[in-house]
Amino acid sequence: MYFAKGHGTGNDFVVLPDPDGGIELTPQLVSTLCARHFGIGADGVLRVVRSAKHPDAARYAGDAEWFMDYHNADGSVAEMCGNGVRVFARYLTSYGLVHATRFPIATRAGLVTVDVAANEVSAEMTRPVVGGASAARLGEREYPGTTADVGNPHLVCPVDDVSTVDLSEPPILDATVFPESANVEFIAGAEPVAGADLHVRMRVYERGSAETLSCGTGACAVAAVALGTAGLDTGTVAVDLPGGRLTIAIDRDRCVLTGPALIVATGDVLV
Ligand SMILES: N[C@@H](CCC[C@H](N)C(=O)O)C(=O)O
Repeated sequence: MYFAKGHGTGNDFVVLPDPDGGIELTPQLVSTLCARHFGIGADGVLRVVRSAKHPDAARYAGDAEWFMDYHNADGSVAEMCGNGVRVFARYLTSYGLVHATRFPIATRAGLVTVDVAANEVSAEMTRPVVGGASAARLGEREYPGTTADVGNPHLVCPVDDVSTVDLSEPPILDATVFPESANVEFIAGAEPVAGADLHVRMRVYERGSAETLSCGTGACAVAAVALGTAGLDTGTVAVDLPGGRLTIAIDRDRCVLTGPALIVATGDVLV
């Protein structure tokens, strides 16, 4: 089976071109492909399938030719992946499946418009919906936070120093607030940088993938919560993750996520 491997700020994906939806992408196949030592290794799988050929996306077929069928490393399906959709766009343009530089992609969270440039890919999504208070427990410690919906669920927890948070085990969440679990971001303020209203550092424990080097939707959730905490309704936030920097611009209705997105290898996997 042909595959490509790509990443966006170190959030890495196996890309599986399957235009007509012929591959039986079971949770077991996904976790085998994503296994770090026994497979290719990745945080998730991006199946490249025509919207018209996938039941979750057929309603978008008139608007977007391609559907990002995203799966977490443990085989679970998620609504949206911000870094994933940027890598997906890079794959489509690099391999001649799309000739435009700005175009829509169908996702389980709706249509996302991407802008593909030489060094960066931007993904334009709807503005995150910031919710109420909740908390995450790690060992004996409880981390208060704020919920945010970016198509997928997030909890954003401010801390003094992100480097001291132990993410070796999954955070325990309130199942009444997050019946489908959530991605948990830990953030701390950072020194001002040019071109951004706010600058934060972030680490993330992703639902279905454990700690990752970056999470695009997580960075959008963080930007929306951080702007709200600063008393701003709109603005630009630079988010530094272990895998690099993402920049998020939030206006009245939109959230634009920008950062590097690369295809680094192609090959055949024998499964
Ligand atoms: N890494 C992604 C988010 C992937 C989905 C997430 N783990 C979930 O289950 O919601 C991103 O860049 O947004």
